[in-house]
Amino acid sequence: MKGGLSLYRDAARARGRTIGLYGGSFNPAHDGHSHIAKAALTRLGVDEVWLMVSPGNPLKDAASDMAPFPERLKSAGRIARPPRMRATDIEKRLGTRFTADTIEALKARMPLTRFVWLMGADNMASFDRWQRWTEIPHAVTIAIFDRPGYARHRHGGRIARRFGRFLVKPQRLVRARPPAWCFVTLPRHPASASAIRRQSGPKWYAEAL
Ligand SMILES: Nc1ncnc2c1ncn2[C@@H]1O[C@H](COP(=O)(O)OP(=O)(O)OP(=O)(O)O)[C@@H](O)[C@H]1O
Ligand SMILES: O=C(O)c1ccc[n+]([C@@H]2O[C@H](COP(=O)([O-])O)[C@@H](O)[C@H]2O)c1
Repeated sequence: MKGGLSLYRDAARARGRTIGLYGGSFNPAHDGHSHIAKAALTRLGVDEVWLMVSPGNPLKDAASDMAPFPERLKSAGRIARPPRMRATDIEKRLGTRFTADTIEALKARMPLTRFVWLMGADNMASFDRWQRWTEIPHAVTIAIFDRPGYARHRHGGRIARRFGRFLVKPQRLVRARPPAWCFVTLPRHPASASAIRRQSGPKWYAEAL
């Protein structure tokens, strides 16, 4: 089984807890990610946030400016604030790339853990292009965080239309059962990885601390 031993340790650690699963490319990680991870801890009340570095976003071109996985994992590690916020390569160890598969695999291996999927409002806009997207809200609760340029998606997008009746207040999400989702309104953070790459170039990691 892929990543057996470490997964066993992760499962023991997460047992009985609510984990905010914050999937991302982290190419690189930035203050906008910290802002969302902290809000998940304080506004939603999850026990931990896992900055889950994607082996490769299925919607982002593998041949483009995606930095190597170890550099992105290191970058996420630099913004993580343990013990309640940590960077993880668990998706790579599971051998999954599509979120629906990852969540299925995590739930199977960690049946005593609750997972809340965390994402920015930009991903709300493209969520209906994710593989098996309609199954994801039935598998985990979802928190969507406001992001500059995407506030209008609070009331739009296919996820909002299809799952509108399952919208709850952020403070109710961790106790809700799927399907349930919330939109977290918070001061919007302007950081974006593409802006950093535009400034530092695709080899941003060459200058990292
Ligand atoms: N400033 C931000 N405010 C809210 N959500 C954010 C912000 N930055 C990133 N996110 C969210 O964090 C997750 C991971 O994002 P990602 O690592 O792709 O960073 P990004 O800045 O969106 O990257 P890129 O600009 O390359 O698309 C996604 O769900 C994204 O919506
Ligand atoms: O499952 C999919 O089809 C899918 C499509 C696009 C993005 N995702 C996931 O969404 C998360 C955020 O991706 P990104 O690149 O916007 O940081 C990351 O965990 C990706 O694996 C998942």
